[in-house]
Amino acid sequence: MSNETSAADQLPFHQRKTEDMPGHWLLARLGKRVLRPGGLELTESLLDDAGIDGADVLEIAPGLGKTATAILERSPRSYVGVDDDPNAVELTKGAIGGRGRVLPGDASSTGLDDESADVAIGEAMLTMQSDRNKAKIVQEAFRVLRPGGRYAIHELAINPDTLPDEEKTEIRKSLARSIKVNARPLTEAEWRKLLTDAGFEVTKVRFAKMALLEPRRVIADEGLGGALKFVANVLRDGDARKRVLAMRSTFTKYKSHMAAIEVIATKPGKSA
Ligand SMILES: C[S@@+](CC[C@H](N)C(=O)[O-])C[C@H]1O[C@@H](n2cnc3c(N)ncnc32)[C@H](O)[C@@H]1O
Repeated sequence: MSNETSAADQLPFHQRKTEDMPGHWLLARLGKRVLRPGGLELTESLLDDAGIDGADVLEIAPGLGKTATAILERSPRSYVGVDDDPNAVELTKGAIGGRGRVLPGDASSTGLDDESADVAIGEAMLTMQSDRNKAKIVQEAFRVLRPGGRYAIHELAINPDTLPDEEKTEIRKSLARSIKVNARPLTEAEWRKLLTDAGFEVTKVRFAKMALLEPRRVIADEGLGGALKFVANVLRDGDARKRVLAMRSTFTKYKSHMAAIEVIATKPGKSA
């Protein structure tokens, strides 16, 4: 128990009250470690498609450092993570154990050199930004990548592209209310436009079910033991249970209009 308490104390936003805590950090406190809409499976295809072997890799917003370890298993030439939360920086440093660098910084101005990376990876972070910040972060990824470099994102999509604006707004507002983060998922066409406006060519798009809190996905992502621990923690804590059920019911209500999306966007030009 004391180990669990001290691990929870290292999480971002750990001092916030349960009712106000950003949904992903609340889930992390309860033991859910995979915090992306398409789960580990979409992360695996994202990393396969990005081409990590021998590459200089930038991970934008590594969070708990889970993807960082998966990246390192694929033999990159180098790894650097940039997260604006000091706790996330320390957690990722702990996860990678000296096999790369983790820097505090904003994704829209990383301080890294122009054309210093072959791959930039960002999961479950652009969705939570305003339109203006999304554009700035994508431009920063473009600047840092070498020609031929790949920007690989795993985010939340709304579908179909033709969904009326009022319905998109309703979904965004409902999500923001339940996860307590200003979530602004985009349609596939809007994700593509965001990337091509910055100069990228979209070279691959894949979808997966948005099933973050569905039992089968929780077991696939956390393992049976981790899933049971998560459920026990949810059952033990009434305030947290209320929040998790509210998030789950929002995801269920809009499930026919939400999906996890992977996009690989390539910076034009020949790789050296
Ligand atoms: C939901 S977590 C996702 C973490 C990780 N990518 C994953 O999929 O497990 C979002 C992460 O984005 C980071 N973040 C949000 N906005 C950021 C920004 N503008 N610059 C750098 N990091 C940011 C947060 O600190 C957090 O670690």
